[in-house]
Amino acid sequence: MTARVLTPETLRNIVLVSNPAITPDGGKILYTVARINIDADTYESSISLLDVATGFEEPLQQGPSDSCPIPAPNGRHYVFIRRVERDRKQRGQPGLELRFASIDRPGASRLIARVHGLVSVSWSPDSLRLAAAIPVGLPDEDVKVVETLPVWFNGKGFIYKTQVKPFIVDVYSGYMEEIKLDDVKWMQVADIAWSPDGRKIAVTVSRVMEKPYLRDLYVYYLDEDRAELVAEKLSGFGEIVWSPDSRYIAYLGHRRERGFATHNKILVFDTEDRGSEPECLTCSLDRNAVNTANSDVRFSSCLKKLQWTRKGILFVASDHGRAPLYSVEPGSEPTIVIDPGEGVVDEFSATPDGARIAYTRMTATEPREVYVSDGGNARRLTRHNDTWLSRYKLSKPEKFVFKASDGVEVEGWILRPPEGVEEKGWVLYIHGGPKTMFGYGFMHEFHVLAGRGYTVVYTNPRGSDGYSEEFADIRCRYGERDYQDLMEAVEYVIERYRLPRDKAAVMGGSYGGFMTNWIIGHTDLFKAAVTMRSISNWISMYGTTDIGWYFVEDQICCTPWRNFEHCWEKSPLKYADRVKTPTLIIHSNEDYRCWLDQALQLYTALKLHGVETRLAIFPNENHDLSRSGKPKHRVKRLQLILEWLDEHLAGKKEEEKAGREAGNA
Ligand SMILES: CSCC[C@H](NC=O)C(=O)N[C@@H](CO)C(=O)O
Repeated sequence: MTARVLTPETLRNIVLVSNPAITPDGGKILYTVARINIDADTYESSISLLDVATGFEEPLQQGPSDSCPIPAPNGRHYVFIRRVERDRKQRGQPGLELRFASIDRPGASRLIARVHGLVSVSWSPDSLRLAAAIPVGLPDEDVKVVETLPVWFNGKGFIYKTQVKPFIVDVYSGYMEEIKLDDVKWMQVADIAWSPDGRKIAVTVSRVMEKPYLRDLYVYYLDEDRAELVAEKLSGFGEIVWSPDSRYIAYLGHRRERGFATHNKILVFDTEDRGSEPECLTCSLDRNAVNTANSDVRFSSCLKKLQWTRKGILFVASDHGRAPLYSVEPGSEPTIVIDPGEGVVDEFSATPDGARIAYTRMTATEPREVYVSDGGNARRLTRHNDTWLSRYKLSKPEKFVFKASDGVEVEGWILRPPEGVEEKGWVLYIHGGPKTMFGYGFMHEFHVLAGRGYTVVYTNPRGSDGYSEEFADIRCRYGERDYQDLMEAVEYVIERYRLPRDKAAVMGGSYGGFMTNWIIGHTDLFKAAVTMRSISNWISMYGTTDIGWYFVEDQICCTPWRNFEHCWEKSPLKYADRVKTPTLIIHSNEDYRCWLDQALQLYTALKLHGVETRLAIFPNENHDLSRSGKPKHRVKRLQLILEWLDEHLAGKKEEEKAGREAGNA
């Protein structure tokens, strides 16, 4: 009997739990429950209310597109987002509704604003108003007449007329007023936070169109209707939280000490001592103070990545494939407050006194569930995925560590096919970023590959997150130490796990797609490759994508006018005439992070050089196809990958050919 294993279609079983928002008294948790409906080709999401003491749960909003509950400080009300379908005639009308509701009245809600998007919201301490960062401005309906940068943005489309502005929204009347920041003509607000004393609103904002990675920190004083600049030219995530005494602001980001390879840190600014240097609370940790574990089973969340409770500032950091929750206070060192074991704390929220924390945790074999922790005592509260998981065979990855040729330790994992599944070969899977990590995030795709008989090997080569800043820094040197680490990992696993040298494939997405393209131009070891949302040419990447012009300059250290030769040296396309590996190219036609031209150039080059190649273009999808694409497209993508591996590693094509020939004879 064949084992019940994960397949492309088992995406439908996964319950996507997100946004665990705890009420200020710690008694209840509001969270989003989403399901993947493959037949209707949609994600259906609703909001649930969990009683922490009893574990009882009741629906608050039935959906089908409700998410992101954010409780008010009074503990009675909350706001949430409802996505509304718009038909062709309604094009241009806002697709999101910001709604206001009472926790004790399931179902009832009041519309307070129709918006095209919502970047951040923060309650006023009296629970009467919200500070909100809202995108405004739409592209032209027909001909696009553009004068700004970027033209488009992945997942958002044409944004050349869109700015993200700060507003105050009255939750009872829906009255909205823009907060005026001095001298800011063009702005993209990254985050907004209302101070606990109610008198100030902090805003982080990009205001240089050509350098949108520069963020300035403003404080707006409500009584005086005046904004003051606190800090300039910061980078990174840009999230902000106030100290409980409303004097300090903790900023999540950095000052580009290592360009975009720099870890996000917690920098604390004193709003009463302007010009003073911020205190860095996580520099000694030398870890990125955000969770960058890869997973393909997440659903959108509106929770902040930082929270300043009376016990300290809470944040998650990436560490060796895990993501523990830490706490830190000015003048002290970070300590772990929730150790997820072989797992990741994905999102969290805490009571203002810091006594109780709600969070989601996932592991490599369990999608997210909601947990609660009271001073070190952690309990799991939901079991949405238990029943279906118990009916399938999932193998557990084994971790390995090897010493690279320069003596540095590199980590990886190997996921074998579940017991009873015939082994057909193996795959080296490379993550994107490069500053993200593999580890203990749930990857449905990996279990699907293993379920089909392919062992999955995944590692964190140089450039990855979860280690020191130096480890993550491969600027100007793409395709060098990172490539060596990967190829040394390959030799290591072939020897240690006796993996067949002649049955290996390589695959990856984004930076992982770049590296896949690079690898097939530098070795013929692999029998097949699958390159997804990939980068093949840094020169065209520079000017066609949402972040291209500054990402390429920072990471590859060239522009089309400076070090042009280096841009080409580092482009996999340069080596396309050497490729022999049969390659499947998967790309989305609205991938504005790595535009479709990257796939087309590679495809044309491989075709013209006689390489067996297949190009799959997914319509109306973006860079996040494998993580949040339309369910039917996600299934199709996985099927295409399995077919390609079956043809090239498991000899399916030869078998079919032989069968046809036998039939003809
Ligand atoms: C100019 S795109 C560079 C690659 C891209 N980096 C940032 O967006 C990337 O690798 N993205 C990763 C991580 O989000 C991916 O998996 O898509």
